[in-house]
Amino acid sequence: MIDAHGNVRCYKRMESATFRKVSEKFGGLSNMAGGFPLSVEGVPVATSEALYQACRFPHRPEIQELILASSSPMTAKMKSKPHRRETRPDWSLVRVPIMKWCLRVKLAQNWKRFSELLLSTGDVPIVEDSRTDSFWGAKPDGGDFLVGENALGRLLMELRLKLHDAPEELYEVPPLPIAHFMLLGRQIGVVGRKVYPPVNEIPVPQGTLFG
Ligand SMILES: Nc1nc(O)c(N)c(N[C@@H]2O[C@H](COP(=O)(O)O)[C@@H](O)[C@H]2O)n1
Repeated sequence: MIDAHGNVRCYKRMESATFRKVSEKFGGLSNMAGGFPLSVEGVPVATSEALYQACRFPHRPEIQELILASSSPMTAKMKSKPHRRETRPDWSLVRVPIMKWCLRVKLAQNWKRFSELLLSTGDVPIVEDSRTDSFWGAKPDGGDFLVGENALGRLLMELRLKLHDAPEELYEVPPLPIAHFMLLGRQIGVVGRKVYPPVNEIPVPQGTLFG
């Protein structure tokens, strides 16, 4: 099934790695999944959903702050809703590259967990199974198929391919070459992997029970 732009795809559910709920086997691929914390320009960001929604409002750091303070990814999406009219004007042009960047940040900063999950999908199509959204996901057709643009699934497949072919090129995430790529008033630069010191090298503050 093809729309005017040739973008609508049709996926056989049984032959795809699908996710709707975050509790499902591939649920971690959803932007709504917890357990993949991020840090951009020193700002902690709980989920890729919060990061994506915050990117709508580079000129409104106070809206970004509200989104980033949300207690859940769905709340982050809901917090952005009343402010949608203030979304950056070029959003329809930049939202896919921004989502791609968010997924790369999620991978770079949660390397083991996210790369293993992504590679565990093998080489079958990755599809966000959505009741409502046939742009980021694909909707059930009432039978064996999911139909939609599946933009999120396609970005995840692209990332999976890159992870196979040149993982080292994914360790760092360059900023997008777009105007006003900002978080809380700071220009977003290169985002690196999170590096945790070995446990026995974590400094113990003096004056604690163990000091
Ligand atoms: N409403 C809703 N519920 C879910 O459970 C979802 N997984 C999604 N999809 C995600 O919403 C994001 C797109 O938001 P915009 O509509 O562009 O503001 C994206 O992360 C989808 O994967 N939505």
